[in-house]
Amino acid sequence: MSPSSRPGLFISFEGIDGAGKSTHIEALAQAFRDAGRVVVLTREPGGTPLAERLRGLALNEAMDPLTEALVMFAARRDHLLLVIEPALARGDVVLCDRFTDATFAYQGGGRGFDIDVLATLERWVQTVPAKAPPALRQPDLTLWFDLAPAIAAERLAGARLPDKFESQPQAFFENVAGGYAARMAADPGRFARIDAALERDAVRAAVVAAVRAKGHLG
Ligand SMILES: Nc1ncnc2c1ncn2[C@@H]1O[C@H](COP(=O)(O)OP(=O)(O)O)[C@@H](O)[C@H]1O
Ligand SMILES: Cc1cn([C@H]2C[C@H](O)[C@@H](COP(=O)(O)OP(=O)(O)O)O2)c(=O)[nH]c1=O
Repeated sequence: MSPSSRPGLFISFEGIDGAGKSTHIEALAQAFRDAGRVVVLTREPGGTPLAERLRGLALNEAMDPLTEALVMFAARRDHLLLVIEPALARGDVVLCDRFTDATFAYQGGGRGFDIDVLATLERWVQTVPAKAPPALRQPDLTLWFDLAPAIAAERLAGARLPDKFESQPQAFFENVAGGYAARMAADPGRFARIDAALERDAVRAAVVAAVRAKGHLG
C-alpha cells in the first residue's frame, strides 16, 4: 500500500504540565517517518495562525472558566478544519500535543467547570463533515503521560517560566489528573496510560510499545 493510500492516523499526547509530552512527541514522529509515514506535528491550543493567537490569550489572560473553555474550543475548531482534517484526508499521521481531553481535565477537573457543557461543546466542535456520515472526530489513540504533580513540579522548576496554568498550585494538578483518569475510564479503548515517572529511555520505549499494541507502527 502506498503511503498516500493509507488511512490517516490521529494520536494525541496528554498529561499535566511537566509530564514529558513535548520531550517524547518528536521521537514518535521520527519512528513514524522511519516507517515511511508523513507526520504532522501540532499542538493545542494552537496549530493555526488564529489558534496560536487564541493560545496567547488563553495562556496569559485571566478569564472565567466558560470563556476559557470557549477559547479552547474556538482554537480547536479552526485547528481541526484547517490542519487536522486535511492531514487525515491525505493519509498523514497527526501527532497532537494535547486535544479535547485537556479541556475536560483542565477546565473540567482543574477549574471545576460543568462537564455536560464541555460535552455539548465537544459535540458541536468535533462533528466534522469530512466523516461520512458526519461524526465526532476523536483521536485514534491518546497517550496519557501519568505523573504525580509533585514530580512534575520538580521537573519544571527552573526549566521554563511558568504560564497561567503552570503557576497553579499542586491541588489544581491533582484535580487535572483526576479529570484525565475520568476521561480514560469513560473511553478506555482509546487511551494508553504511560508511566511518565520512568526515566526517559523507558518512557520512549513505553510510548512505542503502546502505539504498536494498538496495531500501528508495524
Ligand atoms: N522521563 C523523564 N525523567 C526526567 N525528566 C524528564 C523526563 N521527561 C522529561 N523530562 C524533563 O521534564 C521537563 C518537562 O518535560 P516536557 O516534555 O516539557 O513536559 P510537558 O511537555 O509534558 O509539559 C523538561 O525539563 C524535560 O527535560
Ligand atoms: C488544549 C488545552 C490546554 N490547556 C492548558 C494546559 C497547558 O497548561 C497549556 C498549554 O499547554 P502546553 O502546550 O502543554 O504548554 P507548554 O508549551 O508550556 O508545555 O494550556 C487547557 O487548559 N485546556 C485545553 O483545552
